[in-house]
Amino acid sequence: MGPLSTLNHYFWKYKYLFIPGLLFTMMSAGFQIAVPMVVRQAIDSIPRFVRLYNVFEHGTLQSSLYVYFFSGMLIFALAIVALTVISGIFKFLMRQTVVVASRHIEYDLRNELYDHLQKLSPAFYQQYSTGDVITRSTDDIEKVRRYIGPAIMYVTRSLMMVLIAVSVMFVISPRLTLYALAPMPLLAVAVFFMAHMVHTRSDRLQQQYSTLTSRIQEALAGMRVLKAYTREPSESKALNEESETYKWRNLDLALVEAAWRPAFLLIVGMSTIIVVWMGGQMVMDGAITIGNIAEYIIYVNLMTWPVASLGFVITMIQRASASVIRLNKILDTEPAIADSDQTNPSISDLKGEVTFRNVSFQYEDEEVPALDRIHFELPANGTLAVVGRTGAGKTTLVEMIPRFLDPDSGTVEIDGHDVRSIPLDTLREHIGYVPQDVFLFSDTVANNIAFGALDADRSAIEEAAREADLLGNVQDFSDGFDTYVGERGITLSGGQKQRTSIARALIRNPRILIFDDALSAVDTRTEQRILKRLRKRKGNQTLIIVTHRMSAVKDADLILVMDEGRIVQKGTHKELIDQDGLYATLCRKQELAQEIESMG
Ligand SMILES: Nc1ncnc2c1ncn2[C@@H]1O[C@H](COP(=O)(O)OP(=O)(O)OP(=O)(O)O)[C@@H](O)[C@H]1O
Repeated sequence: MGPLSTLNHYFWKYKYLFIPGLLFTMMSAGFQIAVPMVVRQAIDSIPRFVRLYNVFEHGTLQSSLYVYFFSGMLIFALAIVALTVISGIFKFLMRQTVVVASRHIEYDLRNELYDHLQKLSPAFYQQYSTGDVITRSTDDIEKVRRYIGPAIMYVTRSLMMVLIAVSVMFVISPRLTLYALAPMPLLAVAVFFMAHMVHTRSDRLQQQYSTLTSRIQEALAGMRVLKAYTREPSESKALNEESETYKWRNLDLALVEAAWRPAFLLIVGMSTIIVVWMGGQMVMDGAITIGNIAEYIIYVNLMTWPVASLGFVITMIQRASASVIRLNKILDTEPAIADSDQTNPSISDLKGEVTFRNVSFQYEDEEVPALDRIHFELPANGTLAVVGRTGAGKTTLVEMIPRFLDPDSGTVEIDGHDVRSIPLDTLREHIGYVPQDVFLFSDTVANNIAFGALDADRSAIEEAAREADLLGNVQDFSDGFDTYVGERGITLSGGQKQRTSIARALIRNPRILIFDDALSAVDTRTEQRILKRLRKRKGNQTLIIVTHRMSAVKDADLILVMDEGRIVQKGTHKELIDQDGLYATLCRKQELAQEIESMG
């Protein structure tokens, strides 16, 4: 039970559902278990009636006796119906409380997990695959829910039924009870193993289902690459193999499921035979009545499902326990980047001066630092360009500003405050970050742009689109800003996607705007138009541009040239050209490439 005890606070939270729920469970079991007693009374009244009927043979009383007997039987029948209906009503109430509570807890747990996932740093997502996190948010939570709802319900009901039934049976005849219950341990053990077999097979099936769907999803997403490299036949073969495995796992599960019901009925049948066989002899000895035999048979049948369900419940609890351990592993992961004691809540406004003081950083499992003693100062409203070969550390550097990463040593400061002392929400609200990889949601163009500025009206969205040089494109779409993009919508070109992502950052009118190679998919002319508009914002915004295009950096107040995690040159365009170092080489190479291109 260890790990499951971490869920106890939820039981407390929903005690207003659980307490009546348990009460309803007991009431439902109690009323159901009363039915065999009425059946016994009814059956035992038959021989008594027959004897009486024969005593008054040929008498006038005989016909009124018949009516009396008939009404007696009717009362028994009505009592059985009433007990069953009342038990059914309590069963309904039991489900409406316990199962509803489990759904509330499932909802809370999923929200708690999702809130926590949003706080975790990128390093966490490197450790866990998306599929893994999705399985935990769905499958594991469902397993926990089953423990909270059905498992607890079954255990209470089963214990209640077994306790009452066995007590009543013992009062009638301890000997017959022992005989009737003899096959029960066999049933419990058999069901436990069966449940285990069913569950392991279902898990394997589930696993294969995830593999199969991921494979299909990836193939569909990469259909163009697949076709371009004529990989259709080999991909079909690979998919067939996964499908084949899925089919066999399904058949395997079907076999166990098909086998367990007859086995279950066989064991129940054994109990019934024993009761009739031994009970018959005891009736002849006068130890019990025929009604008792009927009563026993019903008890045995009523008890078999609770006993059988215990096997399932035990595996349900084991699985829930494993799921809770997995969920807690995520929930106990402290967000590496979060507000702390160091945070100064009074910082609420930022001007945008950015300073790096000897910042070094090394990714886990990497042998060389991605940033090595980075030091520079950028005044508020200044423009910084970061250039360098691929893998030089440019992205790592800019990711330090919104605190996607924290330095191993040194400090990143904004307006003289260590970024770790600025409340994380305040920090990020003042930054507009356009990442290298564009991500658009399956939503309208307008909603994609207004993603970080929910209160933005249509004119603000249009203005942001205009600044990102996207307005013309959007106006050409059939539904304009209401056009759906991504899945189920139109596919934007690489450049259009990038400009939507830029508009998303611009609409927030942030104090610090960061472009991480965010103009790579647009042509030089569009790039120049966007930069020209951005320059107009000069004096209102600190601009940081990471780029491979030297044409985009000429006007920057400060250019950092990076190589292997270090700043190898620092200055304005003119200063750096004069130094004839890596910057001048990169500029020359690019000019040459452009010349060759224009000649071609
Ligand atoms: N998440 C990560 N885990 C481990 N190593 C990483 C990670 N991200 C980047 N690196 C490594 O850190 C170094 C710097 O990477 P970074 O992405 O900052 O370079 P970059 O200059 O932005 O490159 P590019 O111009 O190609 O985008 C590279 O050697 C890269 O392989």
